[in-house]
Amino acid sequence: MNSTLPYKRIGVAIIWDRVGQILIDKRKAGGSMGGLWEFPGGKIEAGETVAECIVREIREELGIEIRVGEHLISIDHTYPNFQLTLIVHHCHHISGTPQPIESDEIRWVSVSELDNYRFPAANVEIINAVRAI
Ligand SMILES: Nc1nc2c([nH]c(=O)n2[C@H]2C[C@H](O)[C@@H](COP(=O)(O)OP(=O)(O)OP(=O)(O)O)O2)c(=O)[nH]1
Ligand SMILES: [Mg+2]
Repeated sequence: MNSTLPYKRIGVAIIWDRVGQILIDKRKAGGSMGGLWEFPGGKIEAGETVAECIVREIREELGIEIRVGEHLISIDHTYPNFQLTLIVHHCHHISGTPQPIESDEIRWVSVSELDNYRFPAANVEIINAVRAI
């Protein structure tokens, strides 16, 4: 890790529906990594567990309830201006229709369709891990 760059820990959700599709969202145009697709999630706040963070972020970003399940993978990645750890959990949709509250668009996609979307560089290993399950 490069100690001169800002560092954040991000809780990330692979949200599965009943037919085996995953929820992805398109980051807002104009913002950082604008227009790229991601798995929903966000910064882990002080005093919060990863699971608490994921539940909170998914309520804030999508307005739905989920159950946080097994840990999938954690990725350390250095971008030009910051570094992060993405802590990724399988999650299960419980209730509510997802809304693009903090993104430009959301979609339910099958694992094989992930290839059709552009994700940030840190996501390569996450997508490989999802494909491998
Ligand atoms: N939620 C999520 N974030 C990701 C993924 N891949 C990836 O590089 N990231 C990065 C983008 C952001 O820098 C950070 C997520 O933090 P956040 O959701 O709290 O913050 P944000 O997008 O508002 O970003 P910022 O204001 O801190 O720049 O992790 C991913 O698949 N999902
Ligand atoms: Mg976020």
